[in-house]
Amino acid sequence: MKRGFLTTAKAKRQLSALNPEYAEKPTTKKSTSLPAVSHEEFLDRMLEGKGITKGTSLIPPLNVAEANESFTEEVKKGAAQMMDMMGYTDDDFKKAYVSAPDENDPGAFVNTPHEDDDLSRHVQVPFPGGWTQCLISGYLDRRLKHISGFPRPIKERGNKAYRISSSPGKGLGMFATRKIKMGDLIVDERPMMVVSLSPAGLPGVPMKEGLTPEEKYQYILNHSENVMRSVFGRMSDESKNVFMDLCNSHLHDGSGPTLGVVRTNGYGLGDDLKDKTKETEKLLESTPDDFKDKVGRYTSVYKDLSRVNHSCSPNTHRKFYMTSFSMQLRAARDIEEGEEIFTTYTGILRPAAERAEALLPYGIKCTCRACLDPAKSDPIRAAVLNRPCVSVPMVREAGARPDAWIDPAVQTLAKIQEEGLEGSEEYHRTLHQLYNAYVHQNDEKKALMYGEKLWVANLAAGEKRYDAFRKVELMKKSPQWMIAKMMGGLPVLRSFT
Ligand SMILES: C[S@@+](CC[C@H](N)C(=O)[O-])C[C@H]1O[C@@H](n2cnc3c(N)ncnc32)[C@H](O)[C@@H]1O
Repeated sequence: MKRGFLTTAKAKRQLSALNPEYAEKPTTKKSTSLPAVSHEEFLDRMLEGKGITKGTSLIPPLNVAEANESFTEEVKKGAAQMMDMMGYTDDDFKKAYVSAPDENDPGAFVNTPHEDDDLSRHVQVPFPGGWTQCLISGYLDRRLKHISGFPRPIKERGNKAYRISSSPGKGLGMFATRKIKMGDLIVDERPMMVVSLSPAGLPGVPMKEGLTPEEKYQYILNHSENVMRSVFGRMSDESKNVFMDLCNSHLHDGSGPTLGVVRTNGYGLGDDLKDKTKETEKLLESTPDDFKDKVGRYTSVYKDLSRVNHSCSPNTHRKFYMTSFSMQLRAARDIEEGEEIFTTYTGILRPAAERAEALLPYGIKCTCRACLDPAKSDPIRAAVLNRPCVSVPMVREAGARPDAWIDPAVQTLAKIQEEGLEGSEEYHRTLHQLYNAYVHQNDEKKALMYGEKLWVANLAAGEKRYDAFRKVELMKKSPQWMIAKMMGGLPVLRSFT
């Protein structure tokens, strides 16, 4: 494949629809999950000026670069004395970082390349009532087989919370049949099909010489259709009917009927399922830059989840779990009975014009509030994306509230809620920032208020949850709380991202 071809604007537009999630990567910020540290380690980090929690940077309390060893020793000694006085132990630190059990932990897997690790292996993942038909690499096949009890049971809901019915102007859609609270599971579903996201990752595209870019594009589409067809052919008759009944917004662009359904309905799978083989490395070398993020990745098609329409202010999060081989959809905020349930097909913090471009291949001309009034919405979304970190001031302004330095984070949260961006990562990150900042402020009430929200927001987004978010006795054993207590109001230059 020639490098220039896939980088044309048209090809980019068309191929990015294989999965919009990977067409755009919103700025990735550091994870805010808390590491387990001992108080020794904690103090060492503090003195080195390194972060205590990922995402919480610690600016040296004084100019540590210039601080001499005796200063370091003095602080350590003082801190140890203070900890003794307060009755803090290593055990307290460990307890402060107890997290909710992770039933989705797939366990460690060391990838040793195998001779027979091909890129395209037909695999059926069986589950009660059917199979997922997959075309995956030998590596991923081994990765899945390595998971104990694979596939682990999905979370069944006795009382179904949704129906699929008509959504004016959007075809079918998913609607809440009762009130759904933020964090609640709406559906946990296994895909009908899992296939490679990368056009170059499709097995052996023997490109003919002398074709025009358009002919090459059509050639790849035909080839992809044949590959998808080979996976489709392995489905039960019932699944074939359900699959072919799904929406197809690629009827007139040269995609075949099977590829069209995959391109319209496929949800990209996360980093867990990314191939890490020698073959993928080789493929990366020959793939144009714009498509490198698709190499080794997969897309998945569902009976019900593929009926969820797009919104630029979605009310859900979706996350694929390798252990159960299923995708969970959870409420990102409270959803009322009868309300439509939305996901997003593109980065919701991008400007309206970019979102419109990404939605074109779906035939979507979005008419949401944000798309209709970008002059108002774009600056809010940009401010959320580039939200500030908050720093403890060295000198407090006369008359200022002690927690005035946290206001920028409170304002970001207000913007997120006003614009309906609870489905973005910035929501739980901002809550984490606020939780950390108020813990540092030794403000028990506000820290717990944000901690409780963070607990639920992390549940919704499938992020790790720590007991210290909602248990005051554990929160008070955290390094942030302790350091603020230790410094007793003295200026400690710390910033929270
Ligand atoms: C994955 S399907 C979603 C379910 C689909 N509505 C159906 O009837 O099966 C994606 C297609 O739904 C339609 N769609 C989704 N979100 C939309 C929106 N916000 N506005 C208009 N059409 C939308 C488009 O036709 C798009 O290609």
